[in-house]
Amino acid sequence: MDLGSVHDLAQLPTLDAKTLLDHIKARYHNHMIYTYIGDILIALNPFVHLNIYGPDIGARYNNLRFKSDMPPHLYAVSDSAYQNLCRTGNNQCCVISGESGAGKTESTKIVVQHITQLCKHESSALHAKIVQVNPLLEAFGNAKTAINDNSSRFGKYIEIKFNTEGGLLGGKISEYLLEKSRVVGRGKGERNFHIFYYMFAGLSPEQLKHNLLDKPEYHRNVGTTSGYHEERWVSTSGKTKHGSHKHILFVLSCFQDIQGILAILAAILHITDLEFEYDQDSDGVYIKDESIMELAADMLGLPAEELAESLISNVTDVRGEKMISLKNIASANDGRDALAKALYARLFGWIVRQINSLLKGLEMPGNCIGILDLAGFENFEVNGFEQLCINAANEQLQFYFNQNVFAWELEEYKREGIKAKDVKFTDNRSLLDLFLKTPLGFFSLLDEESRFPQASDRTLLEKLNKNLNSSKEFSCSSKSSQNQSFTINHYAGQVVYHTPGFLEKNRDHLSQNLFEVMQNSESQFVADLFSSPISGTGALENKLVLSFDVIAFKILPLSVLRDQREVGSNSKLSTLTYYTVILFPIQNSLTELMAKLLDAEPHFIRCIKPNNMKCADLFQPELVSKQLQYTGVLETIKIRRQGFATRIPFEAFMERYKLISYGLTESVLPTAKNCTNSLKRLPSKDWEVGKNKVFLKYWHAEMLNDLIREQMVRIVHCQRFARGFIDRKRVRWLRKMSQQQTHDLKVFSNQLTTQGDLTFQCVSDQQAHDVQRLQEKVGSACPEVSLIQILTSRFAKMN
Ligand SMILES: Nc1ncnc2c1ncn2[C@@H]1O[C@H](COP(=O)(O)OP(=O)(O)OP(=O)(O)O)[C@@H](O)[C@H]1O
Repeated sequence: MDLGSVHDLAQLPTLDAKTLLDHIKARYHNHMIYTYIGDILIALNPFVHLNIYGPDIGARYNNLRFKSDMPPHLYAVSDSAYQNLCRTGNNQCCVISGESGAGKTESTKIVVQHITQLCKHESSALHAKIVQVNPLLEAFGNAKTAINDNSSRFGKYIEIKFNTEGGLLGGKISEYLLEKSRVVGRGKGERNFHIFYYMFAGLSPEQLKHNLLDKPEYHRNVGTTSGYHEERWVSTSGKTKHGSHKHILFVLSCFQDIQGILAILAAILHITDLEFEYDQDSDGVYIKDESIMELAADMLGLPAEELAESLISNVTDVRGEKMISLKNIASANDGRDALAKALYARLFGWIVRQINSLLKGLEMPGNCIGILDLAGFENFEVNGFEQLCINAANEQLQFYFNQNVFAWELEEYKREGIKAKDVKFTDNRSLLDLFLKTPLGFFSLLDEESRFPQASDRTLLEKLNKNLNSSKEFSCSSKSSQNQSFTINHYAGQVVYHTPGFLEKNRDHLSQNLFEVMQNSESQFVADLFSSPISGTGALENKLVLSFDVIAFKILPLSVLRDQREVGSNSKLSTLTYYTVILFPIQNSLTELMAKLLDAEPHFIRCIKPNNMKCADLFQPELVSKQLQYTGVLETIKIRRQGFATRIPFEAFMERYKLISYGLTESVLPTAKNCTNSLKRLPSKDWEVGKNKVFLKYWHAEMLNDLIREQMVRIVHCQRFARGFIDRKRVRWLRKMSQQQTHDLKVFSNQLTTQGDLTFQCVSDQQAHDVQRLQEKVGSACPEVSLIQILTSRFAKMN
């Protein structure tokens, strides 16, 4: 077998890590970046545009009979999801995973585009909108990191809704875990969110002036100190992508409030430029450059003194009385950063909300195809709270994959009495426990420590070390006070996290007085943003005027209760998120996301990065091998060969496939015996029938669908034959009738000749009477009365 010629690695005759790698490498160098492992698609990032996309190629994958009819592709996965949705009426989800830079976001775009093509029965503005909103989301949610120039700094779940005929109804985007801390600082060589640079590159000098902005280098968070030189991004992003900046700004202007958006973005830059100095007189702090603060206040529609007050002092409510205390430099910096982060997060939430109202479409019952694109696993030189959140989310996703592909499958075999070899896989449940267990999991401990005003990152590390050091996945590298770090052995590798900043980022709350100042802004846009509650997952909800206390302390527990109820009502969900006390957006987000995924049939796409240099045609075997190993590719091949990817209850099987062995109207009981009768028609016999379900290999679904198609063709053929038979019978009768008529006419004509001679000879009453009788006689034999009438009238004329 030629290296790389096999499209489905589950069909390889020899199975070991080296053979696997050799095949993937050979395929990659032949520009075959997609490969199947049974029903799972492996996608290698080509880092170059390949000529394998576009509507024409997409059309060749539409309504595929067998996946093997075409080379592996993302299009085949989206087609399979769409076909499944139309056939079964069940929700579908495409789960796209892989480490940062592996190609998840690009794959997501390709899948979304193809799905909108698949259902494009008539041209609809909605199709275009679903595809077009993506650059806007990327402008606000993506940024350059050390690994990826266009890294998603948030997770998104795109739901595309269809009616029962497969027609497009609408779309919805859910956002998770936006890395809002990026607006106040980031690692070496990294950038702020793209939108800030687009603003400088796309706005005219007058527009910049209107927003009180000058040159990017004057701003701490986009200028030279943010890790790159201005010239570089103006020359690369500014010139090559200038068109796209204009496009983004144009799309934004469709929201009618572009000035409101620009004002908030400008205000964030001004706020993060603020610096505080110690004030000996008051033992508090003062703002170093008041003019910057005035610019920010102006942009936000606030009185400058009020903003200044709330930035340098705290107001607390003690038994109904307001107590004012002065901040120190650290707490003033924290408050400033919290304000900038809150502004950006709420603006991002608002953009997503606007996009959703744009995509809402028709409010009709229907089913969804969801596409999940979370920020991928990260391991930088310095890893902080953001990497921990992203990696914990990826840990949850890996667990979901393991549960789907291995654990639930093996459990079910046992329950149903199916003989299948036990496949060993690397279970990351203990890591999920480490993060999410209560009360002694990582996030619970972090939550607890965040509540103590005197706690510090050092006390947090002590707490973590004391409670988690029994776990083999956790270790505290050093007890020295210099080294504030700990290590976690993730499924995808060991990551060292540095604790400085953990507590503050986790607390992440805006002080009451800053919050109230924002709510009372003269800018309706700003006031509205701060009057909308934040959901348990951290997303901006629809506007509802509530006080700070209600938002912070009442809404969250309610959403917690809802989540707990959902957890209780879904046994699968409870095995994935069996941690009941949920307080933080990350846990809420994961719970909500898992609930969505569990409500759908999954299609897995595993993205793999071939090299760390972002180069085309460069395959680094160790890097790929590591990814194949930690994603469990070898084990997946084994279980796909030995196991049964599709498990259908008897009722559903009979409902779907009854036609194969029974008639359309025949009532058939959903028993093991009746299901077996239908399955016997399959060309391959490696299926199993359990106590309540049939167990099929992934290729059986295609075979069954093929049998159904054949049966349908037969039915149509029979119908055509029956219709032909009836039509032929009718034609024969008509022909016979016509022959009879011709004969009668002939007789009539002969008689007419005789009668005509008679008529000419003697025209008497008696003879006329004879003609009349003749007419009557012929008329009853021949329906062609009109002919008789003509003859009669001619006859009469002759008389
Ligand atoms: N199918 C593809 N064709 C061409 N280039 C691609 C493809 N997939 C990915 N790339 C290139 O790789 C880069 C990184 O891909 P992408 O942003 O999709 O990674 P990601 O897995 O979403 O990363 P992150 O988790 O950081 O968001 C893209 O900007 C693009 O240059």
